[in-house]
Amino acid sequence: MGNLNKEIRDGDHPDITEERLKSTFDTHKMAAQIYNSQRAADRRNEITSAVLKIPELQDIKPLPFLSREEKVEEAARKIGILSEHLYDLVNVNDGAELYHLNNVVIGGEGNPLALHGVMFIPVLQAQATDEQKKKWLYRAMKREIIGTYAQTEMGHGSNLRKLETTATYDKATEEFVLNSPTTTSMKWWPGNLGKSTNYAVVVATLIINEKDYGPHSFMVQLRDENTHKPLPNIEVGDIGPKMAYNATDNGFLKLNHLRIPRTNMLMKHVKVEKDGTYIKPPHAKMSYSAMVHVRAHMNNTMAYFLASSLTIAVRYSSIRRQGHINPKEPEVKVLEYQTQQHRLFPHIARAYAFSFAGAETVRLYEKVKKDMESGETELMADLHALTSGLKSVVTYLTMQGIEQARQSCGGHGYSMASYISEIYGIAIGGCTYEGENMVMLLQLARYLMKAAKAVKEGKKVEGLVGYLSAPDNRHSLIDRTPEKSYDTYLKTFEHIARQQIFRAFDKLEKMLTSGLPHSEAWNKCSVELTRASRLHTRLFIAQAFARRVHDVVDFHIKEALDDLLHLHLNYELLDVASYALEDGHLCGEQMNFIRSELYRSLGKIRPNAVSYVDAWELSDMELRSVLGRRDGHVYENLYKWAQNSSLNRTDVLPVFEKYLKPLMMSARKNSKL
Ligand SMILES: CCCCC/C=C\C/C=C\C/C=C\C=C\C(=O)SCCNC(=O)CCNC(=O)[C@H](O)C(C)(C)COP(=O)(O)OP(=O)(O)OC[C@H]1O[C@@H](n2cnc3c(N)ncnc32)[C@H](O)[C@@H]1OP(=O)(O)O
Ligand SMILES: Cc1cc2nc3c(=O)[nH]c(=O)nc-3n(C[C@H](O)[C@H](O)[C@H](O)COP(=O)(O)OP(=O)(O)OC[C@H]3O[C@@H](n4cnc5c(N)ncnc54)[C@H](O)[C@@H]3O)c2cc1C
Repeated sequence: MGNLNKEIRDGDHPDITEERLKSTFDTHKMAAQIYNSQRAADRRNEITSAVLKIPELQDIKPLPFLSREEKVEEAARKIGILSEHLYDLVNVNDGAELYHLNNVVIGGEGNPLALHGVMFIPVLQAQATDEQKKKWLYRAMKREIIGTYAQTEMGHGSNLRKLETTATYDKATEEFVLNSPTTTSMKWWPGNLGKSTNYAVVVATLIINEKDYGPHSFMVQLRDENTHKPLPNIEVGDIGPKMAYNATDNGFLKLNHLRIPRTNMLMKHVKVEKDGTYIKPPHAKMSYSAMVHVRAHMNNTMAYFLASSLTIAVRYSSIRRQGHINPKEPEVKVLEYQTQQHRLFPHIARAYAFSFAGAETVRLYEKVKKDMESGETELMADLHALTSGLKSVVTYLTMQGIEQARQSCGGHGYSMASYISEIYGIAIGGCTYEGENMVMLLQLARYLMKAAKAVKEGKKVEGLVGYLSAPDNRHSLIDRTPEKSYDTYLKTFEHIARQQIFRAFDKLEKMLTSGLPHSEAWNKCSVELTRASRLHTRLFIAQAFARRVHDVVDFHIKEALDDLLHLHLNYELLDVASYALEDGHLCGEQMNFIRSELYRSLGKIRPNAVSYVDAWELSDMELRSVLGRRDGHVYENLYKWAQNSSLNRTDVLPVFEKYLKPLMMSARKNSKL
């Protein structure tokens, strides 16, 4: 049968092997839960093994030692080699396999095809007519052309209706004239726009006969397909270094009265006829599909970033010994400290929770995508609400978790050798891209307020907001019933979300009744509204976690997930408990119970801690972390890693002769005077 933890190897650090031997579950079976099937988990490992056999696909040196230009070049070099091996390595129609291949070979810092795969192809799939697909999509899929999604401008990202780039229809020539009239109208941020791409779907405000029809998508060729030089009337370049994600050339784009054929507007759902007649889409926001696509998948990417940093931190904490719990015994692994466990374990539970919530979201997304193909749009609002809330909550909590992982590694966590700071920099971009978090929470709040209104009017609401119509207990039953089901916790989360949604609703209604215009009242209630959105979303995450545990058949996996869920529910509830204490739904005695359950959970998780992170099956190649090495041999490799520093090429740097020596000489001379 072998070891339950599949990462055990001879020669590993004994402290980490000791952890793995304690595993109560098969880590590869757990991977099947995380990646949604045993087959998907197997494929990940097969892909990793195949990549390890191709020497040209290995990092030329640790990425933190590369300059920005070298990072861009290195990612492009690997993309080139990958194209030769692509069909042998992965099923190119499987997004999860492609994503994994990218993570192993290139990592999260980006590559020239990042936006091509994440947004350019999806936007063409969703919004191009069959004829347009023949012209661009199939070439894009074969990588004959490389594209991006150019929407955000220097002056506007959140408020799409105020995009300044115009696409004015010229009936006489049957062309659109694309123009960036001001500095602020320049496209600013689109990934890979700077240097890599030769095409872009540009989002611009459509003008026909001087009437503004709002944002629409247009295919624009940016560069010559052979020379890669920008075409006439186009200024394009890189926006400069960022906090992280620096292998990607996020770019700017200025369009100077550029003429494109009418047929370059993506017209699957919306049309502009030759004579300028505008034909509306079945749903006004269908053109936002590429954003929804990314938002729907972001839970899983965030879960992955969070799990990566926790894998690093937990493995390191199992070999790092410092201080004593019992002064008579040797120094302990820092993982023994309750503070360290409290710092890390709840985030492990969140990574699992985000992955499970992510799987449900992707399922809904796939359904809505299919519906949209036939013009059916009924579930679009539900999906928009769900993805808006999740994108905001999950990115924010991921940011918190990664930072805790970094701090839990002490000084070495701050070194790029941990790689956590890079993961952090990449992940927190998610709080901003695909809709700034507050803006998206307020989108969900619109949906919640509509549901609250319906309930107040005596109507029954269903689906994601069904709990607003369901009966509520005045007092939480946590610790009040002999039965230990998670339902009592979930009902308490429901109560908290419901109370906050109605609190925000009542406040808004009061202001509206007092005569305040809707937009002003909305702004004055917006902090309460975002709180409602967060609580609703955190309820969904907890429910998704419970649903998954409920469905698991394997006894040991179920038991291990059950322990994580128990920790999750107690930790999350403590985090939001003030809402339930305010109205007496929870009392002090119940808070004590929840706290003691949380501490008990930490102890229960402790023996499996390394196995919970190992179950993500993140190879050394993809983690790129000295602290997170699978074998636990951190210290000697930290020393080796530092040898890569270019500052170590010579014993004495030129700055010594140039600046330090004169400084010290002059100081010595002065002290002799
Ligand atoms: C596949 C793997 C992915 C992994 C990713 C991993 C790594 C990625 C790495 C790097 C990043 C990559 C890419 C990043 C790309 C970008 O950032 S692209 C730019 C993204 N920009 C935004 O997200 C802008 C945010 N703003 C908006 O979306 C809109 O402006 C906003 C929705 C805020 C408002 O739109 P507007 O047209 O002004 O709406 P109204 O106020 O008129 O009406 C709102 C009503 O419309 C409904 N609605 C809005 N959007 C949708 C939608 N998508 N679907 C359905 N319905 C929608 C909304 O609910 C309102 O309805 P009610 O009136 O309340 O009924
Ligand atoms: C790493 C990265 C990659 C990106 N990639 C792309 C890409 O490929 N293509 C692309 O087109 N764009 C891309 N973007 C741009 C990104 O989508 C936008 O930056 C994002 O949508 C936020 O818009 P903004 O910059 O206008 O923020 P702003 O809206 O200016 O936000 C500033 C502040 O104003 C607040 N605010 C704004 N509006 C409201 C409101 N109505 N109510 C309350 N508060 C409000 C926000 O909450 C925030 O606190 C990328 C950005 C990053 C960081």
